[in-house]
Amino acid sequence: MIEKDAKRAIALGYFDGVHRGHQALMELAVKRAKENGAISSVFTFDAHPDTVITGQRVPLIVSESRRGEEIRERGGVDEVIFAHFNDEMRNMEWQKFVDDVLVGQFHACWIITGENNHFGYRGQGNPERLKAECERLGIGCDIVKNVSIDGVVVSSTYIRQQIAMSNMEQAAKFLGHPYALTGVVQHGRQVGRTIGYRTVNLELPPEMQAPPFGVYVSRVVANKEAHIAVTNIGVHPTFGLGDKACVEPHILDFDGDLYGKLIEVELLHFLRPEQQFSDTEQLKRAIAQDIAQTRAYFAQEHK
Ligand SMILES: Cc1cc2nc3c(=O)[nH]c(=O)nc-3n(C[C@H](O)[C@H](O)[C@H](O)COP(=O)(O)O)c2cc1C
Ligand SMILES: Nc1ncnc2c1ncn2[C@@H]1O[C@H](COP(=O)(O)OP(=O)(O)OP(=O)(O)O)[C@@H](O)[C@H]1O
Repeated sequence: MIEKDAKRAIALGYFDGVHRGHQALMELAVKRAKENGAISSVFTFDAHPDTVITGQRVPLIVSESRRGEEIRERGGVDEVIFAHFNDEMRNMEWQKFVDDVLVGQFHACWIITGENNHFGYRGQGNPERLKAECERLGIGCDIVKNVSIDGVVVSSTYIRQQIAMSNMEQAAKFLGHPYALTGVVQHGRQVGRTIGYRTVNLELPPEMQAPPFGVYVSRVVANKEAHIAVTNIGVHPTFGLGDKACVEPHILDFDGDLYGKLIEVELLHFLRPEQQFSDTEQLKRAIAQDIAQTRAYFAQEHK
């Protein structure tokens, strides 16, 4: 149980996807917390500020239901504070946010932010102002230099663009881990077994930045075990059964029952777009080829 008035080392930002820049900030938050006998925290919002401000939905790398867990697991922080991004928060002056919220309400003894972070009303809070305010308040402050890879600054925006172009390898390089979809296995329409390839069915959360419909070399993690899989994302037009997008991994050489289990589907490599085949025989041939390519991908990886 975390005490309400415990001291905190707080990392600031939205943290969608928990990429390599975010990881640097959180490592520092954990270190500062240890040095100061404090709790390591991430302060974020329940909705993406840009979605609220512009009215245009920012598609997420990690689904809303997984965000807290993802930040804690990947960042190793003790807690994630989800503040409600309402009008009061949106219109709050940056200094009031630091003084009243971070220090007053959450007892920040150290604040950690990236050099590109802006916060408070109209984004008027910036690292220089934060540094000066922390000095005035007598608390610690770290401004983390941008983490870049191959000359490109790591950001959630860049990673979303890579996912949208089905460039899964590049997304993984910047995230520091594969892009993954998580969900509870649902009952499908049982068509899979009639075509000879059983699939595990997951819904595609609507708020996600999903990759384009198509077939992906994958790894499925279920019951703490990783399995080789090949995943179709889309509406399976060959069967013309509506337009609700599904994530459907076929786990290779697997005959278990995963209904109702929480699984993670890592999408590692794009193979081909989803297609409307004129009959199921053609679809079966395409799937056999997808499976062969998947085996070749892993064989190459383990050489
Ligand atoms: C590797 C793989 C690739 C697939 N590719 C397509 C495709 O291109 N077009 C299509 O209509 N269905 C495709 N499917 C079929 C559907 O994703 C799904 O498996 C099928 O509709 C059975 O659905 P069910 O599990 O709900 O019964 C593919 C399935 C797999 C496993
Ligand atoms: N490449 C990076 N290196 C260091 N710090 C970073 C990097 N990217 C983001 N940060 C910092 O991590 C915190 C959380 O970042 P946030 O998720 O708000 O931004 P982002 O990843 O740049 O996303 P977006 O692309 O939507 O702006 C912020 O303090 C931000 O400055």
